[in-house]
Amino acid sequence: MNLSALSTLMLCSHKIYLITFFGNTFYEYQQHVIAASQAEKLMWRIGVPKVKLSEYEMNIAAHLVDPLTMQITWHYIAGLDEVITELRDNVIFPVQNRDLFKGSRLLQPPKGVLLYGPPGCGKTLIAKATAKEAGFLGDVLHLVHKWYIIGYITSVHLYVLDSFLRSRSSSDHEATAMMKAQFMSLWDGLDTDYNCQVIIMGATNRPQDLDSAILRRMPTRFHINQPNIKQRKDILKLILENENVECAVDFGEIAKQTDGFSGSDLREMCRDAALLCVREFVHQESPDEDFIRPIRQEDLQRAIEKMRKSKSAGVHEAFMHVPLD
Ligand SMILES: Nc1ncnc2c1ncn2[C@@H]1O[C@H](COP(=O)(O)OP(=O)(O)OP(=O)(O)O)[C@@H](O)[C@H]1O
Repeated sequence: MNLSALSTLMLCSHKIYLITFFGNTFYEYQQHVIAASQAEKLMWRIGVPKVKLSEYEMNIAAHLVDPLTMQITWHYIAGLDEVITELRDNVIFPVQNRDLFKGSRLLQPPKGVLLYGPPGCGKTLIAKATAKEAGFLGDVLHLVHKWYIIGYITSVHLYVLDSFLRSRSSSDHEATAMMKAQFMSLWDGLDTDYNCQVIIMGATNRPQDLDSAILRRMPTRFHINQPNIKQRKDILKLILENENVECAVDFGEIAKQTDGFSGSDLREMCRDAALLCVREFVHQESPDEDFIRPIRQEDLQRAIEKMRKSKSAGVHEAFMHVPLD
């Protein structure tokens, strides 16, 4: 067995032990081997085999997501129909029908799209579904802000974005300031032709921290806010769509009681309610039930209480929902 196979195997079965035992150097070596193999597979899939990538390009390529393997579609998203329609009309349609807009500079797809709003409300889902529908290759770089550089990529220079896209200040390191300037000029010069269409899609909880020059380059913006009562009802229905739920469950009532919950809170709350049924099944005194019972209204209500307690204990961050503009 060669070292790369060995290291992958150990990573699956004893990840934490391995890191402790061999220390950083071996761990870094492992990451390198995994990144190289992922990058190689992806380059094959997108039809650019046998390209020699630098170490840096390899790390980037290892994070690229092939749209064919992406699972997320619009069906995974509830309550955001208006945003989805706008995205389809303004971003995806022009990309997929470039012939229609050949003569017009005005009607080209935007080079930058910004999704902003509190955490757990669907920004990542939207970015992934956009990439999937448009057939884009997506790259996800994360930290405070997430950046999805999506494009039919043949060759693109990618920069690790994040902190250097925050507002510029006199305390910026000279190298950071230069990178910002270079990044923006590359962005302005991004060529869009039939083989290479690049759109930079950003997702952030803190739009107020972004450099104004970056904001200007992302004129197409979508505020993804906390869901309102109707949106919560739609999200609940979607989350519980394929679960065993009692017919008497009143989704409208649950939506009413979950004011302030994000989509991610709702998902966690529903999971908790489902787990209550499992626990009851596992711990039944005389094991005469053969099936896990359906989720009832009371289960959801207990899960809501639990989620409220964890939220008020500060487990969930409070975020500003300040519209940009
Ligand atoms: N509108 C929605 N419809 C369906 N599920 C949702 C929705 N919003 C959030 N969720 C659920 O919450 C999870 C987290 O959503 P997502 O990662 O898109 O949030 P986000 O806005 O990108 O958050 P963050 O800013 O923290 O990265 C999703 O995987 C999904 O389960």
